[in-house]
Amino acid sequence: MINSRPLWVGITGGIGSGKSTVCQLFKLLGIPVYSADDRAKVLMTVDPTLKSQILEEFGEDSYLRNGGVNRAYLAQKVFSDPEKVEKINSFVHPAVAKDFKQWAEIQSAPYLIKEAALLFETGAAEELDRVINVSSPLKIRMARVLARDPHRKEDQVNQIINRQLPDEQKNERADFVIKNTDTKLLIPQVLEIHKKLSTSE
Ligand SMILES: CC(C)(COP(=O)(O)OP(=O)(O)OC[C@H]1O[C@@H](n2cnc3c(N)ncnc32)[C@H](O)[C@@H]1O)[C@@H](O)C(=O)NCCC(=O)NCCS
Ligand SMILES: Nc1ncnc2c1ncn2[C@@H]1O[C@H](COP(=O)(O)OP(=O)(O)OP(=O)(O)O)[C@@H](O)[C@H]1O
Repeated sequence: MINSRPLWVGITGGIGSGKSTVCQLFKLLGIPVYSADDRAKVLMTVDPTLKSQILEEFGEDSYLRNGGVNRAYLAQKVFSDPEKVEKINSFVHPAVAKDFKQWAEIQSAPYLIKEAALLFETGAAEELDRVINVSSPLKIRMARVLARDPHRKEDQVNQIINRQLPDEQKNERADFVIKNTDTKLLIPQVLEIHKKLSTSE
């Protein structure tokens, strides 16, 4: 019997490694991409259980007047305290896992992509068929994040890095590694992996 279920492929990488940039390239190739970071923010505003958990734990300031997530407030609260990161993870990750599965079931493509900063850390990688790690030196990642996020200070980026598995460990556990440095082109690396994933059984 022909199995028509797409392969479930994860794309992970530390903060500022270039996951979203790499995912844009896969999208151009027609591959469906689920962004866990983006969906988490939507779910935090529309899922009533999740919303009440966040309000109870982190207070009214967690949401802006327009109903959106107060990202700067929550980032400052959460990333400075490992216990609080665990807490928000325990609320958000189950909701994202469920939402991803619902989304994945209605996709038709040779493979689909789940983009998430945390895949090995949360155990989500175990439910995926393949994982790609986007790997970039810490110095470059720090410079790119500080240029992209004017509201974030170096201290907070370091706190976030400390909550994530080191890049070397992710490279070891991944099926594919995309190197995103200043000297290596992304497009040929994406095309090579796309070819392999499009033909894998
Ligand atoms: C605290 C929040 C609101 C801050 O939002 P903000 O826009 O400032 O940051 P953003 O979400 O873009 O995250 C920036 C980067 O930080 C890293 N990061 C985010 N959450 C976590 C976490 N729980 N643990 C480690 N790193 C994280 C990722 O590399 C991410 O790409 C947000 O990060 C959040 O809700 N995090 C907890 C839920 C979570 O784990 N989301 C990620 C995917 S499910
Ligand atoms: N090869 C590159 N050359 C120049 N800039 C790049 C390159 N790759 C990524 N960037 C830039 O670096 C920043 C971080 O990249 P991106 O947002 O894709 O990373 P990310 O891994 O998704 O980050 P986060 O974990 O914070 O969500 C972005 O501003 C992006 O435009």
